Amino acid sequence: MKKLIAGNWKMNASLAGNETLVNELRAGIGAPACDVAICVPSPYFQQVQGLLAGQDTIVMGSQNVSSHESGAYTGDVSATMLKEFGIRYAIVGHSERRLHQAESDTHVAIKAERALEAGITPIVCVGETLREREEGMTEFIVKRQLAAVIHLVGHCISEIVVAYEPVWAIGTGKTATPEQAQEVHGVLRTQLRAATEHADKIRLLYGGSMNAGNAAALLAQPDIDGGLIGGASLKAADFLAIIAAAQ
Ligand SMILES: O=C[C@H](O)COP(=O)(O)O
Repeated sequence: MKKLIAGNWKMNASLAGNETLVNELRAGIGAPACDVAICVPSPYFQQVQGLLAGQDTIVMGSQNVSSHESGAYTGDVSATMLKEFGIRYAIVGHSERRLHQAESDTHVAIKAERALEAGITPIVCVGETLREREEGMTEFIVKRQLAAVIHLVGHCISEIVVAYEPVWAIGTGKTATPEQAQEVHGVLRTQLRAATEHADKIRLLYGGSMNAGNAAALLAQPDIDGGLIGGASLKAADFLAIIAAAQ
């Protein structure tokens, strides 16, 4: 299947920096073999939508979506609002939000459902902490996190993207080995096969210190269908090198 390389800028952006980065990406991207998305902070949706105008090679995603549809939810941004700015993907359940905003598996699943209802593809993040890995809990944790989404969205599960992001590998420079990542991706694929006959079409991304040097080996694994890239998505040359590795 066509791989997906998605950049997650996290809380790193500025009007001037975005313009430079997007223009450099546009100039260097050519005709990639994979799909490409950049998930930007919401205040910059309109700016980045304008910077991406006139091409459809790079699409825009959000880093979150409200679990509510509309109304008195101060600070929330709804899926229908995202849609108005051309958002195609919404990251849900990133470990940084599970940790800092105490998002539960159920909360994450509702967010995935809201995105799907609006025609936005949720990128559902799952992953274990270092302690959970050391305690042999990895499989239990990722399956529990994904099960909540499968349970809520039912047959629409075939429309999601899953990102396996071991928490201990995020922003640390400690990448999971291709074998470690594949092992967990295999577990997730098996779980999805039990839920839908379309499991082999669901893209399973790896995220966690993926960079220009390790991307090719990770992306060569049979169940790694792309990457969710943090730090390396902030420099055009690095992000473009990962995109080039996704053949
Ligand atoms: O969403 C992206 C992941 O958290 C990975 O971040 P990183 O590439 O900086 O480790």
